[in-house]
Amino acid sequence: MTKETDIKITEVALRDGSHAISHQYTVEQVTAAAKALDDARVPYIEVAHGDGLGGSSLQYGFSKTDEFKLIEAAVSATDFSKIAVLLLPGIGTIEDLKEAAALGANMARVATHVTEADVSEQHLQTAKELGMETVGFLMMSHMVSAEKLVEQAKLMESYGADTVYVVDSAGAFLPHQVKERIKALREALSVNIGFHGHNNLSLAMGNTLAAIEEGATRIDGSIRCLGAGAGNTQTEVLIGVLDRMEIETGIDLYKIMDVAEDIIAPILQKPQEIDRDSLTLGYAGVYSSFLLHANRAAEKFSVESRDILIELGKREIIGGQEDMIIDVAAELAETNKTSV
Ligand SMILES: C[C@H](O)CC(=O)C(=O)O
Ligand SMILES: [Mn+2]
Repeated sequence: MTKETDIKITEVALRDGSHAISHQYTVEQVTAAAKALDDARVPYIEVAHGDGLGGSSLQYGFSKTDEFKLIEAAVSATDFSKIAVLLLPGIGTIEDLKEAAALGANMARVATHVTEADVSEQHLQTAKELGMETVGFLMMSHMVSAEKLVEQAKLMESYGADTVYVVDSAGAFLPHQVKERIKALREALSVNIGFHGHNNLSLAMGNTLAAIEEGATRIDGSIRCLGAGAGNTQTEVLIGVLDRMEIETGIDLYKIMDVAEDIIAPILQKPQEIDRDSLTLGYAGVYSSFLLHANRAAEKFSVESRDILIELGKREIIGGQEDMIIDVAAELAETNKTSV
């Protein structure tokens, strides 16, 4: 079991949760949330468009507020917490990273598809040069074997990642699969190992505990489950559970409960629950951020979201291929027309 004081939580609702509210965060919301999370002593708070720096676009969805304004607001609102930003090479640029660092962001999380770690080299190195703490974030980790994951994680380690994350973007992992992967990484790497789960199969908490048991020390959570799909491991619940397990996170349980109830709940556009569509994400192994895109395409083409998601899973569509959601919806509509 992990050393008692060694679990460091990154709160991702102000980035991953952006997917769930169609990137509509305001400066006021981010300021209030960051201030309260700081007061609860959350070590890291991630702030950005859901798809990371530079994500505001037709492809991924336009942000209501410029993300640099949100980052600036979060930095101003915090004394204790460090502000993290996510960057997907090809969506965000080195210039975006420099701007975030200049505003006071001090952790860079560089995310790639699980087989494409090699595109993170210059971003991780630049982040290091900028004095930022660095994270390599291997998205859709469920799509590869433990051996492949180790190979890709080692690349990120060699580029200067201080931590490498196993990212269950689809919420598709089962606990024994998480254990196998974290153990393999623990044995092969000397940097910190992290875990980022999604709750589409109601396994985010179980998978997170499995990861901790195998030595993961960096854990992501989203308060009130405000993340893509059914959300992430619910931060305030995780703090309660770890407290019961006598694993110290440094976060004040009652304060984080109050942030969830008083500040985050009013931001939700609808309760974060495992409904038919989010369950399908986990079942079919589909990127959680595709959920609202699929809902919109379903409405536009009068087809079922579940059918779109199942087909995206079969075709192994990954982040960056959001345009395929429309293609699949249009094809399903055509098939439905010809079969009546
Ligand atoms: C860009 C994605 O939303 C990153 C993430 O949180 C995931 O893959 O999960
Ligand atoms: Mn996520």
